[in-house]
Amino acid sequence: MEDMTFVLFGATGDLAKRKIYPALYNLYVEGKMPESISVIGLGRTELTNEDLQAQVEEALNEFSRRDVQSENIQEFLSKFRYFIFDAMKEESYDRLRKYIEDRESELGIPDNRLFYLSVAPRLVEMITTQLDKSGVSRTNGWRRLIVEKPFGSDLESARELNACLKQVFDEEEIYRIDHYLGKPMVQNLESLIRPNPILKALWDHDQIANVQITASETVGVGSRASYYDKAGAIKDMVQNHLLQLVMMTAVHHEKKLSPKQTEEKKREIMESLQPVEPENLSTHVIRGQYEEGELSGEAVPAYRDESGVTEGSNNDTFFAAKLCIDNEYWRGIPFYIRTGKRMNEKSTRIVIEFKKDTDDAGIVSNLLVIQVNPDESISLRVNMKDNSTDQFEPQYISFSDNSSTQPEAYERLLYDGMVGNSTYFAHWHEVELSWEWVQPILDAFEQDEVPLHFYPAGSKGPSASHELLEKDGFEWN
Ligand SMILES: NC(=O)C1=CN([C@@H]2O[C@H](COP(=O)(O)OP(=O)(O)OC[C@H]3O[C@@H](n4cnc5c(N)ncnc54)[C@H](OP(=O)(O)O)[C@@H]3O)[C@@H](O)[C@H]2O)C=CC1
Ligand SMILES: O=C1O[C@H](COP(=O)(O)O)[C@@H](O)[C@H](O)[C@H]1O
Repeated sequence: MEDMTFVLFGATGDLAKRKIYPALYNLYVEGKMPESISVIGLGRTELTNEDLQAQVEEALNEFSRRDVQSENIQEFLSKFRYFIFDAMKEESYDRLRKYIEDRESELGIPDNRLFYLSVAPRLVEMITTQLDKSGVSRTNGWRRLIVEKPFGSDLESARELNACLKQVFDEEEIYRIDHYLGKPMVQNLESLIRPNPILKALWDHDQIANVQITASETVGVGSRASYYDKAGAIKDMVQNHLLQLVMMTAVHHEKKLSPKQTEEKKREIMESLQPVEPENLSTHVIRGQYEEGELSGEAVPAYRDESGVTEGSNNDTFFAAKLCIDNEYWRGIPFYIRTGKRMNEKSTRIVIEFKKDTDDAGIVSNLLVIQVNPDESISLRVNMKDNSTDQFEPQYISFSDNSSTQPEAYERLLYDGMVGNSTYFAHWHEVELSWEWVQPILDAFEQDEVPLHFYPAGSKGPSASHELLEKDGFEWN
C-alpha cells in the first residue's frame, strides 16, 4: 500500500471515536496500513497532539473489537497529529495545506491524500470547494474523498451535492460510505452464489417465490431526534442501506464480475426497479410509527413522547414496501423490504423463499436465510420426514461464523479507501436512482397521502406490514 496522508475532518466526533479509530487500529495491527502514514485529525476544539492521541487511545479501549496491545499502541498513536481547524473559515485551508505539506516532508512521503469527511452534511460542500480553492486537494499523487451518509436529504439536494463534489473530484475519487456494503455477509453474497451451482441455478424467477429483506432494530430514536425526526426510516435506512441490499441480492453472478461490472449490474437493477404507482402507494408502502410498549421486560415510551420529537410528529419509524424489478431474472417476483426501530429483535437478514412444487400436508417452502447482522449465518430450511410420526417437519441446515476475528464494516471500507477499491461504496448512479425511487414516496409522506400505522414498541411492526405479504399468499419469515 502506498504511503499517504489521512486527513480526518471531524476527528473529535462520535463516529471517529466509535468506528474510525478502532478501524484504523485494527488495520494497523493486521499490517494493512502503509509503511508510513500521516494521520491528521481536524476539529475546532482546542486540543494538542497529545490530547488527540489520548482520545484515540480512550476510544480504542472502549470500542475496538481487539484489546489494545501495550507493545504497539504508542507507535500507532505516534502517527496522529491534531490541527485546529474551522471548516467555515477560508483561511483555515491555506494553513492546513502548509501543515500537511510540512508533515509529508518530515516523513518523506508522497502527496497521496485521503480526505475523510466525518462531519455534518451542511459542511461537505464548503469543505470540498475550499479544498480545491486552497490547493489542499491538488496533488501530484492520488487524492480520494470519503463522504459519510446521508448523501443529500432528497433527490434535488443529492444532485446538488454531487455536482459540487464533481467540480473537484472525479467519480473514481469519490467514496460514498454505506456501511451495509462493508458488512461481511453482504460482501460474501457473490461468493455464496457464484461458486455454488446449486444456488446459482435457483437464483431467478423460475424457482424463487419472493425475496424478503429485513433490517429491524430494538433501539428507538435515542438522542438523535433532531436528525431522525426529519429523516425517518425512509431516508435513514431505505434510500441507502435497504436499496443497496436489494441491489446486492438481485445482481446475477454468472461469472466473476469486475468492480466496474458489478457497478453496472447494480445500476441496471435500479433502472429496472419499478416506481410505486401513485394508486399503489397506500397498499404497496407501509408507513409506521412506534407507540409505547415493552422491550426486554422494560416499558419504553412512544416515539411521539421521546425527547426532541416534534409534538404529534407523523415521522416514520417503520417502513415496509413491495418492490418489483422488471428484468429477465426477477420479473414477477416480489421483493419485500422492511425496517423499523423499537421492533422485537435486532436482525438484518435476506430471506429467499423458493416456490413449493407440492401441497402435501406439512410441506413448507424452502428458505435460504442469509443472516447479515448481528450474527452472521446461512441456513436452508428443508422438509424432513419425522419417522416416528410420519409427518413432514421443517429442519434447518445451518452454518455460522461469529468469530470476533472478522474485520468490521468500517475496517473493510477504510482499507478499500486506502488501496483505491471502490467496489463496496455507493456509486453516484445508484445513489441517484435510489433517490428517484424514494422521492415520490417521500412526497406522499409529506402530503400525508400514505396512512400512518402505529405499532407497539417491542412488536413485529404494524399489522398492515403483515397484510402486505398475506395479500400475495406469503408471510414474513
Ligand atoms: N455517529 C454515527 O454513528 C454515524 C454518523 N454518521 C455521519 O457521520 C458524520 C459525523 O457524525 P458524528 O461523528 O456523529 O457527528 P458529531 O456531531 O459527533 O461530530 C461532528 C464533528 O464535526 C466537527 N465540526 C463541526 N463543525 C465544524 C467546523 N465548523 N469545522 C470543523 N469541524 C467541525 C466537530 O468537531 P469540533 O466540534 O471540534 O469542531 C466533530 O468532530 C455525519 O455526517 C453523520 O451523519 C453516519 C453514520 C453513523
Ligand atoms: O445508518 C444507520 O444504521 C444504523 C443501523 O446499523 P446496523 O449496522 O446496526 O444495522 C441505524 O441504527 C441508524 O439509525 C442509521 O443511521
